[in-house]
Amino acid sequence: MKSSNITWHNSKVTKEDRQKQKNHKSFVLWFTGLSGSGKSTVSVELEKALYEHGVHTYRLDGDNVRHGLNSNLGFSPEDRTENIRRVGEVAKLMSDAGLVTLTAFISPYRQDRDHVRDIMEDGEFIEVFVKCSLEECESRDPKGLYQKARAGEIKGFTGIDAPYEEPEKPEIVVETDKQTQEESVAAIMDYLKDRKLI
Ligand SMILES: Nc1ncnc2c1ncn2[C@@H]1O[C@H](COP(=O)(O)OS(=O)(=O)O)[C@@H](OP(=O)(O)O)[C@H]1O
Ligand SMILES: Nc1ncnc2c1ncn2[C@@H]1O[C@H](COP(=O)(O)OP(=O)(O)O)[C@@H](O)[C@H]1O
Repeated sequence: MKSSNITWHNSKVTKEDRQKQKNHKSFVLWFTGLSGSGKSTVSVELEKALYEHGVHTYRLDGDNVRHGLNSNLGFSPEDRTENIRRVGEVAKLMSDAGLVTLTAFISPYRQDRDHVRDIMEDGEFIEVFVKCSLEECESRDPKGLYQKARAGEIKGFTGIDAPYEEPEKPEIVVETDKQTQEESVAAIMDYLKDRKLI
């Protein structure tokens, strides 16, 4: 419910102050892709590389956030949209706090991802498409969920009987069925260094 009876309070320490203190910009690396594509694997390794580079990070992962903040949400289209809306708002707060946030959610709907892009400041939303064929994701099946979905034990599983809308203009594409996880991490680090974001 929206209320007009609330007032915005500014802090005396600004986002720019926090960025200056940390010695780098803040932004969100938004990983999107099918289940099993490698969002968690690549974002975990990238966070380690960023940490070792002196960058202040935080990682939000679908499985983890769905245990806490979003434990009341399922996988209907409406719940997925709400999941991504909340994560987008949290990522925005983290950006305001001066952090580099890595998010790893399927985020299957283009409109939901674009909404997050819209609420962030220009250039602060970096979409990372973790591209991997459904066949490869299904053969990896790290959690056995594709098998369950094929057996009809899970309904509305992304890629099987629920949609995944590929990004049209992602800032970065990593192809995990063609490149190693080390190559994916190196490609993202290069992208960030080339643009002087880190
Ligand atoms: N129906 C259905 N469809 C897709 N995925 C399912 C489903 N049910 C459970 N899971 C497990 O939940 C993880 C995806 O959660 P997300 O929060 O990333 O999904 S979404 O962005 O809201 O679509 C996903 O994890 P990842 O494999 O890390 O992507 C699955 O482990
Ligand atoms: N090149 C690669 N890049 C990323 N993951 C890979 C690659 N090759 C194999 N894998 C494996 O694929 C699986 C991806 O699972 P995960 O990272 O949980 O994906 P997601 O978070 O997208 O569901 C892991 O078991 C990982 O070891």
